[in-house]
Amino acid sequence: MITKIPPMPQAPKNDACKSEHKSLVFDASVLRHESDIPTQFIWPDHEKPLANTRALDVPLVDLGGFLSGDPLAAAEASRFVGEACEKHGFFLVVNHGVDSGLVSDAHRFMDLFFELPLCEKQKAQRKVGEHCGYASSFTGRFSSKLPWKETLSFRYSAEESSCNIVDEYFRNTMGEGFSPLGTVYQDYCNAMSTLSLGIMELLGMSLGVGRAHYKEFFEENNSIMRLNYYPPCQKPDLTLGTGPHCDPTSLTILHQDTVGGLEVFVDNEWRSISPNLNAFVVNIGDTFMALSNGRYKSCLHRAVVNNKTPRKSLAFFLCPKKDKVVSPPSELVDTGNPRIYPDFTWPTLLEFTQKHYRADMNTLQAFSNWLLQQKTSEVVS
Ligand SMILES: C=C1C[C@]23C[C@@]1(O)CC[C@H]2[C@]1(C)CCC[C@@](C)(C(=O)O)[C@H]1[C@@H]3C(=O)O
Ligand SMILES: O=C(O)CCC(=O)C(=O)O
Ligand SMILES: [Fe+2]
Repeated sequence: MITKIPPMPQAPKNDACKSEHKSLVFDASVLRHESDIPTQFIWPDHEKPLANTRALDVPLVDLGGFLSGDPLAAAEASRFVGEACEKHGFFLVVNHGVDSGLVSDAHRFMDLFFELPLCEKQKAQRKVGEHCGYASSFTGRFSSKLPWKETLSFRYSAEESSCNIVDEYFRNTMGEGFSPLGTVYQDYCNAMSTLSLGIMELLGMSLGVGRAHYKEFFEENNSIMRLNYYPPCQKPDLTLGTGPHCDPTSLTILHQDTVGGLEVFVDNEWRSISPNLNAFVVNIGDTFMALSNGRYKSCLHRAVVNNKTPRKSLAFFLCPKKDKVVSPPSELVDTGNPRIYPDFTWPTLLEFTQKHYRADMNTLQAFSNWLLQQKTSEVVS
């Protein structure tokens, strides 16, 4: 945790917009022009981005046939998805059934939000220990390797009783004027939830546990939607937009704009994923890795920044309803394949990443060790 941060560039004077803690703020409107990068944003040499990262040629999974009910197309898509998840844990989908107008509205409204003055965005300020709200980098949360990004995260629920949760979030935190954003992001999350249930069917088929198993598990998901906004950085070779990590969540559906910046670690090398507006990038997260008893890999990835253009991405993090026990189906456990991770519920892992451990590439192992340690100390005392 940060105890004291050296002064950073200050926000421009604006009478309508007085900040209480000027010296601690990541104000993108100022920092995007700064060549003297505050040390907290400089990553160690072994993690710095590399020049000339090679693009990975990723085949696209066409979901059209599967979504229209063709069993042969479903079998083919599930085989393809299974191979990718055993190898590195990510793939791209096209013909996914999500309206392109909705995706472009979701990007357009991100510009509206992130181009607001800092004090306006801070109406949704994320508090330490919480996972939702607006964060301008993580200056109050971490003391080094700070990400060069702003984020707005909010909860989504597929339960009928919470069918307006996103809409209400925008109106309640930002005011009635933000209701068009609430409507678009509510619709976007509904579309992501539907798409992720389809992908859960393919994952269940590919693992031989049946089409319904994971779909039913996530039917009432309580997920997280995150808008990532990466301002330009004058020294992009020293910084990272998002550091190397595996998502602690179950499945991530990401849409990146045309700028580029997403990288995945495949065959011991960082490879860039070229933007494709028609595709969603899907990756397995730690919680699904546990649900598959380690068969499917939680994908290691990061995001780099550039010195010219702001970059945006929309990330939907599928998470189980809070009381669901994360445990692999019996078909995936036998003497040759013993349990790798203990049972847990998603809120415990979420709390671990918000209060005890900064999510990275080892989160699931660190969490497992921590859980087992907690259990041992319960028995001893
Ligand atoms: C549960 C979560 C923690 C993070 C957001 C998320 O909803 C899913 C991914 C996690 C994260 C993106 C992994 C990289 C590090 C992190 C701190 C970040 O850079 O944003 C992570 C998120 C977090 O806020 O802890
Ligand atoms: O912006 C990106 O491309 C990746 C973001 C990411 O990995 C995340 O938000 O977890
Ligand atoms: Fe991620």
